[in-house]
Amino acid sequence: MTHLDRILVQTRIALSQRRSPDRLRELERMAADHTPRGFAAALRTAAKTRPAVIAELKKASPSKGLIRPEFDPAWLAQSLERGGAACLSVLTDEPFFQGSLRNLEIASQSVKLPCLRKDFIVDEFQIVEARAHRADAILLIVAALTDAELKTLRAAAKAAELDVLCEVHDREELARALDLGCEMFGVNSRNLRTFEVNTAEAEKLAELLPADAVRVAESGIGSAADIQRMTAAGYNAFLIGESLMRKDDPGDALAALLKPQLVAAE
Ligand SMILES: O=P(O)(O)OC[C@@H](O)[C@@H](O)c1c[nH]c2ccccc12
Repeated sequence: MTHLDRILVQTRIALSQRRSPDRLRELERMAADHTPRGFAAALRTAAKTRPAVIAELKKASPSKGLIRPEFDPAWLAQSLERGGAACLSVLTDEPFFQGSLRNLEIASQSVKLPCLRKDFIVDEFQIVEARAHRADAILLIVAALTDAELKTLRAAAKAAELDVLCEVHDREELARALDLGCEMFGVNSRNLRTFEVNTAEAEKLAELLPADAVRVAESGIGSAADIQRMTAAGYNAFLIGESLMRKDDPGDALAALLKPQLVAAE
């Protein structure tokens, strides 16, 4: 069994324990109170003047363990907004990443930035949950889903007015994602089956992404040089978690990361 398989088994068990017709009705009421802010649009706007960064609120991960013990989602979200993030990503998986839907809701209500629900989405119920807890976009991981599931979940996200970040790791997954006709592609340098990070492979994949799509480089980004390298490869957005979360003030760290690029753009 791969790491991803283990995570998906847990995801389905937890889902079966919390879903019910009553809960769904309650979530639908909550979802109606949130008007999604354009996630893809915010990235496109930011990318015109600077590297568009999706800053990730990540307390822990299965590969690294505890990353940020003192975790205050409102404070983190505001810090990252001040530091120049274009969007936020909030981990909501509990067993492996110590995230929560509550964290998503708090972060989203603390800032103007559009927020992504970062989780292993396998069911439409989780899309209703996402909007109910004030997400503006969801992640769909191609490695975790069949073509039929991808199609159904993408349609459900569209119906809920949430943008979709479609995540791939290799050529085969990208071919499947292209068939889906997504607006935003994320290439994860981390293989979710083994947790190994290979940014060289992600650099090569960039040229296969549609020119008019939002092209997000994911994982293992920690320096201005990393952003420059991925920009040269063809990415126009960057998903950054751990390297920011390990800093006392992640927003200051992000501002420092963006500074050389802003000067270069002048
Ligand atoms: O912390 P990093 O190396 O900056 O990576 C962030 C993000 O790419 C990573 O958290 C991630 C990418 N895809 C995922 C899918 C599920 C959980 C987590 C992820």
